[in-house]
Amino acid sequence: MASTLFFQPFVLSSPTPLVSFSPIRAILPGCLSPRRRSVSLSTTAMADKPTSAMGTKLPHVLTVAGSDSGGGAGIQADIKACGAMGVYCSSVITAVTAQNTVGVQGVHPVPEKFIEKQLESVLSDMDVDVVKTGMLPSLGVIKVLCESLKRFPVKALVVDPVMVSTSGDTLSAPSTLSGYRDELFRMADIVTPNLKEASALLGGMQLQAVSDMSLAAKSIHKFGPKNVLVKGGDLSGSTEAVDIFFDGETLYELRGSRVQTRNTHGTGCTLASCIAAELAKGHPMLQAVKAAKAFLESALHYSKDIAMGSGPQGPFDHLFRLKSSPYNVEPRLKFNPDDLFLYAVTDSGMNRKWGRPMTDAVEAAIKGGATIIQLREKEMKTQEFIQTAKACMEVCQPHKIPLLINDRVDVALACNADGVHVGQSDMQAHTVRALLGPGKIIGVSCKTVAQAEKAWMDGADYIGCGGVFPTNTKKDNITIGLEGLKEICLASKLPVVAIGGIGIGNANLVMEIGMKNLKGVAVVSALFDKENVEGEARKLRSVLERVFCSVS
Ligand SMILES: Cc1ncc(COP(=O)(O)OP(=O)(O)O)c(N)n1
Ligand SMILES: Cc1nc(C(=O)O)sc1CCOP(=O)(O)O
Ligand SMILES: [Mg+2]
Repeated sequence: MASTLFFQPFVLSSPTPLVSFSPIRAILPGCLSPRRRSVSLSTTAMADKPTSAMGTKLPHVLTVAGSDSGGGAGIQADIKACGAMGVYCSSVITAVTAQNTVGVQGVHPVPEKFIEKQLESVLSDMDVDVVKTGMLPSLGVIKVLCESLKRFPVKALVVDPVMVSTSGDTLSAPSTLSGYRDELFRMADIVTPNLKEASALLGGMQLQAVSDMSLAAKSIHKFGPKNVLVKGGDLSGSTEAVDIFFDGETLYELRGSRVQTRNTHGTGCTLASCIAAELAKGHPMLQAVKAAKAFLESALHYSKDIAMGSGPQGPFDHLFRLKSSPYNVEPRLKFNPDDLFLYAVTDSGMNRKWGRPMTDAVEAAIKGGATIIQLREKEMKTQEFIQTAKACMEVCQPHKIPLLINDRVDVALACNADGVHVGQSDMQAHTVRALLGPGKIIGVSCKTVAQAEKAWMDGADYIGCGGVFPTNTKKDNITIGLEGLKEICLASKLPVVAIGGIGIGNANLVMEIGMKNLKGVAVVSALFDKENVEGEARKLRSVLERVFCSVS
């Protein structure tokens, strides 16, 4: 139930004179610390460590927001979210609120002069990369913030236009609307309104469908921010969590699974803070938004059964990664694109023909130099598939070779495989991601640029691209040729593995198309329809290494 909150003045007992500060930083260009291109095929990810002459530089987000006594939202959520993303977080407190799982019982605004003083203290001294805003209770606070940002520019500004809490309580004066629209948004790299906030910003526009959200994103973009994310968490009747991202040119529908839980207090603050944290690390905007959504989805999954408080909305656990759970794996840590180099896809029919068990065939492929294994079984019954997959996991693990399961997410879960490969008629990658969590590898088969774009949006780790040449292994497969492969590699933001009719005789032609993100070849018959799997793998690997050394 909405309530009118009492705004109590915050008394400064002994005002100290402001020390005078001078601006010390110029705007830095958005930077991405590139991962070193590794020639080794190790599965361990290397973390870059930026250093300055003074020592190690920590990515740093400053949150300008209100305190939530319940600890689920506001400053408390922001600090926990940034910490979970591995980023330092300082804080300027704009108001102290009394709240819990029932709602907001009181708001105690901090005087504007003291907000200015906090801003000056942090921004003048502490190398802030990104400022993220939450509750800005008055127009005066917005003006103070804009002035401070002009004096102390930062790399990026993330504005979460918090106006009403999820319990329905007002957290900012109506006059802040004009402050957002006319002043703060112009300085923002991204603004992240939910449906109610987007509607308020647009004079009460009705937002009932994804198409309305797209219109709203475009209209809000006209107020001046570089990017807009309209969050559809409150969209009624939707089984998915759909957000609309607009960068001024392209509209993106970002879909995730809707986690059924009451523990959603602080989701908006957390999402904006995670975006800010990813930007502070140097990641590009859309990638930052996607990483933030993936983190939030995992945190909600992990926390869905937590019981705290008697009200309708509980907090969730930002620090789930510190605990033991399928969601606690650092996203992408397990996946190294170099593992796609020699990708062996099994076929038990071929193994039967040559009279060997699957585990022997997998072991031989690995000994010959395969860098990743996919179990592709179209006929096997579920129980036999799980048993085979468990046995193959035991073969792969000592060699640190990832094992993926083709098509069957249930089998992958049952044997705790390293990931899943899905095609265009299989389960969609964003659903697979929701089921497997962020730490597993997901590959998607793509024959078009549009499919490659969707795979990336859906949170896949790589794409399989083919058939490069005609194949007898997959019935009625469409051949895209080397030209088709090149076109998709050029468009794909994900690493690519080529597949279809590839073997010792033509693998060089594939790798020589010279695309940086083409990481290797996937083969079935070139290994498994042969008597000596290990010998064939060794020969194919040496062809690949020869091309790799000549192009890099
Ligand atoms: C690495 C890799 N790329 C493509 C495929 C094909 O997957 P899909 O289109 O789903 O077809 P099936 O393999 O399921 O018949 C793949 N398996 N692996
Ligand atoms: C499983 C599969 N997927 C393909 C695709 O084009 O997506 S081609 C293919 C079969 C690849 O087998 P071989 O190496 O024996 O040609
Ligand atoms: Mg498939």
